[in-house]
Amino acid sequence: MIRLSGVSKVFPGRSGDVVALADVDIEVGRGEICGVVGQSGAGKSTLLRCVNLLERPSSGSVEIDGVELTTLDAAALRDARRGIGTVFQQFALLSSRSAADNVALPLEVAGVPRARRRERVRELLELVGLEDRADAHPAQLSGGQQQRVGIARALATEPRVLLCDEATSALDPETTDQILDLLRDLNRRLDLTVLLITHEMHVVERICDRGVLLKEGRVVESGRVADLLAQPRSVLAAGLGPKLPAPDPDVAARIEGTLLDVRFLGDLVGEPVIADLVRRFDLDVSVVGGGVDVIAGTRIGRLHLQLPAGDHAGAIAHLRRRGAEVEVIA
Ligand SMILES: Nc1ncnc2c1ncn2[C@@H]1O[C@H](COP(=O)(O)OP(=O)(O)OP(=O)(O)O)[C@@H](O)[C@H]1O
Repeated sequence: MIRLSGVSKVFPGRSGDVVALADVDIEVGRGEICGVVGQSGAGKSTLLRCVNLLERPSSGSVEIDGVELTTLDAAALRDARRGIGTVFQQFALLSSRSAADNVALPLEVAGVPRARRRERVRELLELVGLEDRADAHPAQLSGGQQQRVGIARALATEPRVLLCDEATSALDPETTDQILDLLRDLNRRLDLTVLLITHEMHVVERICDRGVLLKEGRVVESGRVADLLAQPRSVLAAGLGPKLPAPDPDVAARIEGTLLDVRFLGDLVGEPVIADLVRRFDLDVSVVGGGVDVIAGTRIGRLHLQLPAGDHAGAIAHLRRRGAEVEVIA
């Protein structure tokens, strides 16, 4: 479990103080994956560094599995940090060491005897699907394989908590999904509590139980992803779900009627909402784009609908009454 309460971080600067974090409260339950999203400069990296106290908060408390880190002495903090693994964006592997020796590094630091180390490294490489590349050096591994080594190394000291710093930003989309699925799998198998920072909503969509939106150092939205999806005005939820290409400008210019962006959630996805609209309002409705995703167990449907010229306030109100979110885009 990770609990940040009232965490603030102020960096003194030449032209005044920089408030990187302001009164941040975040709670991630045991075995949950929480994604913190925010634009560049929002305070994500500072937040992650405050969780393992690489950065000491200016105020507030940081609790990991019931232990308040800010009050620990240096030796106790070293011990506590062994219970927190970190996965980095650029993998941070030692190029002179093999995959196995990179994974062994935290065990060497912790004074684990050689024979036990060897056994543990073999288990860890197997856990991330790299048992056959133990002797390869980082330069001989793909980005995805290097990140697997990074994850195995982060898990070497059997942490209960895993921090991921933009762990997939350096990877292509397919490899990103493989690494995200691995993180999800490890989270379930090892009952790991995961806090990750990212600027990609896709990461939240694919693996997160919770989402936090950080803006200028403040939490502006947070909650279970399933709950956020049900909130019509959630900024986080608006970025989740099927991505539709913007309608072709030539097509949009020819349309004399109205173009709608319609989102449906849950059971509504399977209902004949559009057929009902057509019958009730005697409309010629064309579907110009559409898709369905499942996020945090919730089905999300999205359609771009073209309606003929005319006043469609009644039809739009009807869709909204049925629970759809409707935006007029042209
Ligand atoms: N060591 C530091 N000294 C002074 N200011 C800092 C320091 N570290 C971060 N900041 C400032 O704190 C704010 C938050 O930075 P941070 O790196 O946490 O944001 P971020 O969301 O991780 O951004 P990015 O996605 O670009 O990495 C920024 O205004 C940044 O300039």
